[in-house]
Amino acid sequence: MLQLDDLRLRQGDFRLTANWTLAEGDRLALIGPSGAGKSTLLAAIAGFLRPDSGALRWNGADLTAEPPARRPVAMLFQDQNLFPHLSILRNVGLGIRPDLRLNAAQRAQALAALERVGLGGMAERLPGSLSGGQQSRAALARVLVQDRPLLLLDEPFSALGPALRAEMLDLVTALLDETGGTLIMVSHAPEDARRIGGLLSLVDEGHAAAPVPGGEAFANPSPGLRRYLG
Ligand SMILES: Nc1ncnc2c1ncn2[C@@H]1O[C@H](COP(=O)(O)OP(=O)(O)OP(=O)(O)O)[C@@H](O)[C@H]1O
Repeated sequence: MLQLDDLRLRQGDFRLTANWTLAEGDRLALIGPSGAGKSTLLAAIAGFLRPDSGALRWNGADLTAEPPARRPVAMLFQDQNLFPHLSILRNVGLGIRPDLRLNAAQRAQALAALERVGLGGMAERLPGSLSGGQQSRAALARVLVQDRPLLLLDEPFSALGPALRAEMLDLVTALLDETGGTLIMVSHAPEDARRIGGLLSLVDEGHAAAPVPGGEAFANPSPGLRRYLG
């Protein structure tokens, strides 16, 4: 379980509060206006931003002072962070060992992850020779080999068209079904939240609301959500 315990965050003059929990295996979409603090909240969960006050816990363990690498978190950013001069196998291998000294089992693990995301046979290709969707798949394979229980996605597929984005979200949810992982995803698109079929938190007016089932939230939107949806 992820606990955001009276969390208070600050970036310059901007402030955000959150006070809720997420059960293991939950899928949460964070939606809200531009600049409302969605990425700020993800950064705090990932450990890139230290809260002003409050605590972050994972299954009871206090993460608040833990550095990013020691958190149970894998994160996928909008720009995918693939290194252009490394094959996609080596890009995925970075998720296992940053010095890339992979033994045979680790190399096999990276190849299996590529296979799982539909890139079997493309291991030696450079990212620049792949389509946008294939690059997203490679980035997802790197997240997969990190084997962390909490996956954070910060608009990772926003450069893709709607059909490809839906395909990637379906792949993510299929992978989570297999691993039992927990997902927090930032998105501007309400249809993305519907696609992952989980919980929804509206981030607005300095506050990240407690997650509610997305279906209910869309069927009976709060005034804030109605404003956001337009
Ligand atoms: N490093 C920083 N220093 C000062 N202020 C910052 C910094 N990073 C973000 N902010 C401010 O924090 C607020 C929240 O930004 P954040 O990126 O979390 O919003 P967001 O909801 O993710 O926006 P978007 O949907 O546009 O990506 C904004 O007002 C932004 O200007």
